[in-house]
Amino acid sequence: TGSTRPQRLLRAVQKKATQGDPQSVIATIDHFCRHSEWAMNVGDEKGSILDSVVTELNPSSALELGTYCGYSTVRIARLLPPGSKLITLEFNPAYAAVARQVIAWAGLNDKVQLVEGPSGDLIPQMKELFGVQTFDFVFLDHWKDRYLPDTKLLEECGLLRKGTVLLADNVICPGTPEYLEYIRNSSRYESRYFKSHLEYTKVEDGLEKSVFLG
Ligand SMILES: Nc1ncnc2c1ncn2CCOCCNC(=O)c1cc(-c2ccc(F)cc2)cc(O)c1O
Ligand SMILES: [Mg+2]
Repeated sequence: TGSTRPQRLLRAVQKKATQGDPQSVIATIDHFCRHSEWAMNVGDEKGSILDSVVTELNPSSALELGTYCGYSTVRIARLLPPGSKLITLEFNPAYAAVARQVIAWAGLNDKVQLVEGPSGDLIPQMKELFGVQTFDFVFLDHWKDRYLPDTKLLEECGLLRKGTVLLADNVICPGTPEYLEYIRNSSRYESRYFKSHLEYTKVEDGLEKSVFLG
């Protein structure tokens, strides 16, 4: 029973990145994915767009759907102001175990709450379990066919407010056609597409930024 790719990614972080230094954790993962093994992190190119959206918004409460190894969790949490909180949901326990250690290595435990389970079950429990009122920012990066149902669920559970920003990864590759169709044609959202590339490749991909109008 050999190691898994997430475990090898974590070993690279613990070997090469400086503890408590999120930037070195990000750089180590990007180097590993470019030069050793591709992995489905948002990556450096789309990651820079993510950074600019988060920096501009300066969110107090943020939600990430799909943690994987915690790369985008670290990218987001490192930019959050003191006292703010990022809740990240991961379905796969093996991914969650690696992500917890990546987040800890970056020194971001006090800003991040990683919750294991399917987003469809956890979203309706956000208010009662985590004392969340509404989210300022949501990063969608989980199963692509869950983007639309989970967005509708966030609306129905009153977790979005006027001005909440949704940022969706992979709207071209692997693609989220139903989500794009809905969000671009809904009068309740103002959307914009940021053209980029699939992480660590030349394949087209992009991020869709949508502001909830209430
Ligand atoms: N309901 C839930 N609640 C919580 N967590 C959940 C959940 N459901 C799943 N999870 C966690 C697992 O989700 C991972 C989803 N991400 C991807 O699948 C993904 C794939 C590619 C990719 C792969 C191969 C190619 F050739 C080209 C592109 C690139 C990306 O950037 C990706 O993000
Ligand atoms: Mg992705």
